[in-house]
Amino acid sequence: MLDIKFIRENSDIVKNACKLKNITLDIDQLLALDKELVGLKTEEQNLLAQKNALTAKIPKASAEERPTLIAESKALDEKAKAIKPRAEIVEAELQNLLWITPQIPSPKAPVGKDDSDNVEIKKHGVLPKFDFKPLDHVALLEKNNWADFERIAKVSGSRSYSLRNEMVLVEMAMHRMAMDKLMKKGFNLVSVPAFAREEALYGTGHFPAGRDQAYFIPEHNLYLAGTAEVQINSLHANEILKESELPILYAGYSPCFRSEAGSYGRDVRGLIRVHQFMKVEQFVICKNDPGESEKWHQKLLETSEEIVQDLELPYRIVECCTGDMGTGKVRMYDVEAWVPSEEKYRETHSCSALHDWQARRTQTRYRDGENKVQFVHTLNNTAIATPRILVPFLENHQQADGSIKIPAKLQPYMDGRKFIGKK
Ligand SMILES: Nc1ncnc2c1ncn2[C@@H]1O[C@H](COS(=O)(=O)NC(=O)[C@@H](N)CO)[C@@H](O)[C@H]1O
Repeated sequence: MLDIKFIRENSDIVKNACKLKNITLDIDQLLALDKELVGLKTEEQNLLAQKNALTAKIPKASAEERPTLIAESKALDEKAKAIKPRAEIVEAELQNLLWITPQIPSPKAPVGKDDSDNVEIKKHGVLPKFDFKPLDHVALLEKNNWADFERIAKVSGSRSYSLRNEMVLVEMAMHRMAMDKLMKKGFNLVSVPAFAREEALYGTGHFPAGRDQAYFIPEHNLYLAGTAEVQINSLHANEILKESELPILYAGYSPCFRSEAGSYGRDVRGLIRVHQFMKVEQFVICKNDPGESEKWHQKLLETSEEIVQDLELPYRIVECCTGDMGTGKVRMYDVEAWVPSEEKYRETHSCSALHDWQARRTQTRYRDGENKVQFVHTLNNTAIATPRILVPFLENHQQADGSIKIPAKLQPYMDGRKFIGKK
């Protein structure tokens, strides 16, 4: 969310942000609602002031003046009350537009319409050369009895999977490796429930636009969050922190649920795009300072690079263009790992800086050195998300016999195993 004063004073900048992010939003209509609401509230306050001035006279008034004063102040009170219904409607309409008003993208972000306009800024690692016919990840899973799709689909529906045997151990090993790394970097490890209230989904900006991505449990009025970013971003909602408490670093661990509405037919085979997955999430709450946000944005990205390098996966980093980064972002990078069977890089990590756009939605603030209350800045990035990353992992590390070579940094988390699978 943006500060309404900022929108009033910079409507052209906000209109341009809508254009850059392909967001259909009539800023003139938003400002007209704002103007009407200010007018209604001012009128209400004037009427109440007049009423209070009259009622203040009643105790000293004579017996014959008193009835008139009481009648007039009552009339003023009625007129003030009559403004409320219209004011509430206007306020609700204004709030609905504020929820979808985009954060201003960084001038350093590439301008573009969708992910095809994202800009590759770095490549790392040597693409694998196989002296045998390589298999794709589904074939490798089936050859080693490391996953089931058919049976579990009968139980759990589409886009479901069941990891088996060593693949379950690999998934847990990756999470533990990521958690150890983040704890060493001073992140507080938090496991969070998948359940989240509607406010928390508004808090990150997943609602209102992405409501169809979330599973809803009506009788409990709870949603299943698609990322621990949702739960963590609202941990300090409505609080005023001390500057000395910042930055707050969280490594969130949770199951993630996504309906993938709108992805019909995409990545329907295997582990790339499923309804439930596990993720270790990096989340930073820092002071309201662009330089501080920039510093943490780079740190979060570096950490995800370290993890992908520890897994010895060739990868690239792209900077997301304005049309791909999403409503709340100032700047965003994706880490994409090489998938040999597709001969292309696929997103495994997504690293975002949002400045105070989320903090205004959750009212997460802090008192700065000059005793001024400010909104915090928030940032988030994936540390590891499985099962998607198992796809490049299996395909890049496969051996001719269908076994998988375990990268050195992961071996300690796999009881020292150097290989798993067919021998
Ligand atoms: N439907 C899905 N199935 C499997 N993995 C997914 C799915 N959706 C997202 N992911 C994984 O989760 C990562 C983060 O998802 S994200 O929506 O891009 N970004 C976030 O959730 C942020 N909170 C940063 O983690 C993705 O890069 C991808 O690796």
